[in-house]
Formats: sequence, C-alpha cells, structure tokens
Amino acid sequence: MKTALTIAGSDSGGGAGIQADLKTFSALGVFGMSAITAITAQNTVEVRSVQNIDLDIIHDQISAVFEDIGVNAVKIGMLGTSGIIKTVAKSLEKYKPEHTILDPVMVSKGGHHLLERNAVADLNEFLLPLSSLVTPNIPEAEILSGLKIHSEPDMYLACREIIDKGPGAVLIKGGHLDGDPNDLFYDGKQFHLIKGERVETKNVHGTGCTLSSAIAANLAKGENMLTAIENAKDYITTAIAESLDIGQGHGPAHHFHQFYGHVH
Ligand SMILES: Nc1ncnc2c1ncn2[C@@H]1O[C@H](COP(=O)(O)OP(=O)(O)OP(=O)(O)O)[C@@H](O)[C@H]1O
Ligand SMILES: Cc1ncc(CO)c(N)n1
Repeated sequence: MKTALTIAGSDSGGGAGIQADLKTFSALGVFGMSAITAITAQNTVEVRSVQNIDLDIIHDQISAVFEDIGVNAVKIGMLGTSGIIKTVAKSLEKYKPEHTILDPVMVSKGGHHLLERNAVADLNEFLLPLSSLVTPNIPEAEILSGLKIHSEPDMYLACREIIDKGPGAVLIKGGHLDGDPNDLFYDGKQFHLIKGERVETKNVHGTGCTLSSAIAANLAKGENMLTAIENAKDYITTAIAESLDIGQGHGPAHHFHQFYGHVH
C-alpha cells in the first residue's frame, strides 16, 4: 500500500490539520502517517489555544516513519515557529521524499495566527526550495509574492513571483476571491486554470488542508502532478458540497470514501 505523511498541527475539532489530512488519506486509499508540530484547541468557531511541540520529538516522529515504513508523499501544513520550519527542512534534506506538498498555513479562518509573523522569511528560504508544490490561498499568496491579488489576472503575476523562490510548482487557490473558485497552477513553463464551481455554504473549515492532502495522496498513488491536482479538486468540491452542518461556525468538509477493496 502507498503511504503519505502529514507534518502539521492537530485540530481538536477534527475539521482541519492532521485530522483532515488523515481522513483524506484514508478516503483516497493511502496509508496515512503523522508528525504533529502543534496541538491546537480548536472548534468550528475559534482557535482557543496552541501549544507547539518540542523540536526533538518533531524530528523523531519524522525519522521514525522514514527509517522504518517509507513515505511516498509528504504533506506539510501548520508549522508555528522558525525553529519548527528549520527542523522540518533538515529532515526533508536528509530523507529527500519524492513528493513534498507545502500548504503554507498562516492564519486560521477566525483570524488566529498559526505561524509566527516573523517566520515567513524562513518558510521562503528553507521550505519553498524543497517543495514539489506550494498551495497558498489568496492572502498567503499575497504574502509570499509581495503582490496584492484582487482578481484572476493578479494570480498569474503572483505565480511568477512565487516560482522564483524555488518550488517545483505553485497552485494559488482562488476560493477567497469573488465568483467561481478557480485555482491557478504554474510550473514555471505552463499555466493551467483548474476550474471550480462555488458551493454556497459557510462550511469550509479545513478545505485547504483537505485539498493539499488529496494532492499528496494522489501523487503517492503515482498520478502525475496535473492529474493529481484535478482529481483532488473534484474531491474537495464534493467534500464541500456534502460538508457537515455541525458546530456554530464553519463546519467541516465531508470525507466520503472513494476507495473500497484491497490494495497490495
Ligand atoms: N465555497 C466553495 N465552493 C467550492 N470550492 C471552494 C469553495 N471555497 C473554496 N473552494 C475551493 O476549496 C479549495 C481550498 O481553498 P481555500 O481557498 O478555501 O483554502 P484555505 O483558505 O487554505 O482553507 P483553510 O484555511 O480552511 O484550510 C480550493 O480548491 C478552492 O478553490
Ligand atoms: C491545525 C490547523 N491547521 C491548519 C488550519 C487551516 O487554517 C487550521 N485551522 N488548523
């Protein structure tokens, strides 16, 4: 069976972070593993508190998995501090996974800073060059590119800026713009607009985590980058269409199982 590792924060509410990632891996028929970088006390409304995990045990969670089980694809989510970013970067340099999908998580839907503001420079310097794909939403793409993004044409300019920081490819998610949520892919050579249809719902907690995990799972299974992204986009669109109206705030995406049967 193919394997995927998420290096991310835990969401006690189960909608985002490690929990969303593992549910996605499982739904797509990939064996999911985790290295937890932070514990968040969180629900559909707010992030109540955060405890970052010690660097030594973040390092050990990653090495334990690589040195025994093996990893077909890595997904990176919340990394709270500069120290955590450097620890993860060192591990990736050592184990050189074939696919690394970086979701540059910065601020939660409720406005809580999940990444220290002064650590963005380290994300740029240490992690972007090690990533096969980076998947910013609009506010994250503005910070990574240094450009304001008001419309789809602005996304093209931001992609060009971000690719210069060294990732294999960029996918800017258009969910935060008005209109249909189209995402823009750029690998330094070609642009592809991955079209979406807006689902009218407030239940979009963990959608970014789910999309990046679905891409990682599809790459682990051997799909090429563009196919992995297109299939992940179908997965997140249905997961939002069937999202759960639980809690008082942004409910979670629904991780329906696409995979039944045996794998070898
Ligand atoms: N209402 C919606 N209907 C359909 N697709 C959507 C909707 N909102 C977002 N999407 C899509 O969901 C995916 C995730 O994008 P989004 O911009 O929500 O990520 P995000 O802000 O990083 O999410 P989060 O921080 O909650 O994890 C993208 O493919 C985006 O186009
Ligand atoms: C732990 C965690 N990771 C990512 C997100 C996405 O915003 C979140 N809300 N919580």
